[in-house]
Amino acid sequence: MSSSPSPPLVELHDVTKAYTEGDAVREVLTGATLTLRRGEFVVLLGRSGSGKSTLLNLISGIDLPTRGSVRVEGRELDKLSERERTLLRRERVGFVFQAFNLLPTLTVEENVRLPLELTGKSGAAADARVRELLGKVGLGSREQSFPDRLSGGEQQRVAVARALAHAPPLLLADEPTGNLDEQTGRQVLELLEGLIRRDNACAFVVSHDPGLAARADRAFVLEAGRLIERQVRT
Ligand SMILES: Nc1ncnc2c1ncn2[C@@H]1O[C@H](COP(=O)(O)OP(=O)(O)OP(=O)(O)O)[C@@H](O)[C@H]1O
Repeated sequence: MSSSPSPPLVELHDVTKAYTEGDAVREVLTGATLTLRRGEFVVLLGRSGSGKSTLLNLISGIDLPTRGSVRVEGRELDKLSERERTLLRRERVGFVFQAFNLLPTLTVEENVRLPLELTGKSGAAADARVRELLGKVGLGSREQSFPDRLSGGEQQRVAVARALAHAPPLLLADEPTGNLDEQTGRQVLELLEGLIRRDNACAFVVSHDPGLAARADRAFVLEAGRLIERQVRT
């Protein structure tokens, strides 16, 4: 018996997102089409206000499109209940934000463990995963520290470990190096890239840095509401 090929990780088809303010309707995204597959490191560029966060919110099901369809692993988000979308996001997506967003009252180790707890994973395998990831991001000796004792780069490395703790196939990062100096930012991105490649996951990374596109498998830019693919390698 032959099994059918698995669907792409993410498929956006002709997606438009409009916001209404008073009488005015403004289209932030127009006809966006995009396919993401496991194993890819994909960068999204665009000026401030071009709709990058809006696109991430649509991919993760935090928001729904005005027109068009968004599918994650073949499931159309519009057809799911809010509860189903929350569960899908929790289990299949990891997030890294510009502002780190670590929980200040939890230790480094507890922060990284959180996505495992939220998806019902505990015991020796969960312990090993947390330890392994903290080792990989170079913070094995800081397990019991609280986030405010860490540098910005260290906090972002914890955030990367946390985002990947439950081994999500999709990692969404919204300007993950925006608060870091250039060298630290590059280290965090290299780490992130190495980890997603090892897990055969996909990273979709929002950035203001056109230099990052050169490292990516594919790059897109948002311009005047249009999502345009850019050539990254000759
Ligand atoms: N809930 C909302 N209601 C109305 N307008 C919105 C809403 N969310 C976003 N916008 C508008 O949509 C446009 C795109 O916003 P978005 O946050 O997606 O841009 P961005 O590219 O992520 O910007 P930045 O790089 O500054 O974070 C902006 O003009 C913003 O004001």
